[in-house]
Amino acid sequence: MPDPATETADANASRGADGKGTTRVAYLGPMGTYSHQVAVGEFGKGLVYVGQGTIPAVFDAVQQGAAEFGVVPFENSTEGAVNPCLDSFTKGGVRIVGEAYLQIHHYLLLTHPSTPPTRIYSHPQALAQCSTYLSTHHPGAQIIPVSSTAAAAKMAKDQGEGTAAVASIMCAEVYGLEMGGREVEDRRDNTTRFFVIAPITTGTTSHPSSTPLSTTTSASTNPSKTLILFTVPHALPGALARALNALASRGLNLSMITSRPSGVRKWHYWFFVDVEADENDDRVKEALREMEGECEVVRVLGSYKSVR
Ligand SMILES: O=C(O)C(=O)C[C@]1(C(=O)O)C=C[C@@H](O)C=C1
Repeated sequence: MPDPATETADANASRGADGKGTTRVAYLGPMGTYSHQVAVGEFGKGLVYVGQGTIPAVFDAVQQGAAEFGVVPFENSTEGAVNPCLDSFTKGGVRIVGEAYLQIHHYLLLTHPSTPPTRIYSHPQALAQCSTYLSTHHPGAQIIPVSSTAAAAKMAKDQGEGTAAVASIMCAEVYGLEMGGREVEDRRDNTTRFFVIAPITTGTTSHPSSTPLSTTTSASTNPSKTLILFTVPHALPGALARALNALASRGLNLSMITSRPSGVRKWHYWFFVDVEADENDDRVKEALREMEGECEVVRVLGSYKSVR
């Protein structure tokens, strides 16, 4: 049976009778997604977990006050950026207050163990993380991307014989599916990095995590990281180098850089950089002031304790 800590509610879950309300955590649903498991690992029991249909809907729930926190997948060690998450961050309205890592082991879950699947459902990131396994073991099956791994498990269960899902082991139990393949990810070290988000307006700087899922050390003693989002005028030679040099010249180390098309015009990008320092560090403040002179837009998405 599912753990009660994983109990879900819809996005309109009402506030508690004490006037303050029960803390609500939005995640990509339904029950049993990796996002759900990270949310429960981060926040524990006694909260209301509100499953959303898409990653942008998790951002909307947090921004519009339907949840106090959200948990979103940002990047995967095998497949890279989770683009709907990056795109949602560019729209603003939320702040990063924590990070978490989950080693992802996928399972091929079947409705009828003796019937080879002709249709295999999963989230596009999960399908990509298992692409070698799928093309080797099920070359003739139709591979169908859906909104989440748990939605795939539910679909397979509903559709019956000939269907399968790539999903977590938890989904086998929650949706009553049989094991067709264990740890079918292409890389054993397959890991997804998640962010905990909160509305900008709360001024929240940390989340009430008791035991971070991904580490045995206390997050509160770990160094901070800051995720910065910016665009540069690409027509000017060296604009990106100058923006990054504002950080490098102050001895600030970058642990990640990635980009997304901005949608403003062709070949114009948002850049995301993780800086190994807190936004209240004087060097970060000075670097941001210098970047404002070099960048079209520069925004801090949040500072959070590094748990890697
Ligand atoms: O569908 C899920 O279970 C999710 O939580 C989404 C998601 C993703 O978007 O990356 C999260 C972790 C895994 O990398 C695969 C899928």
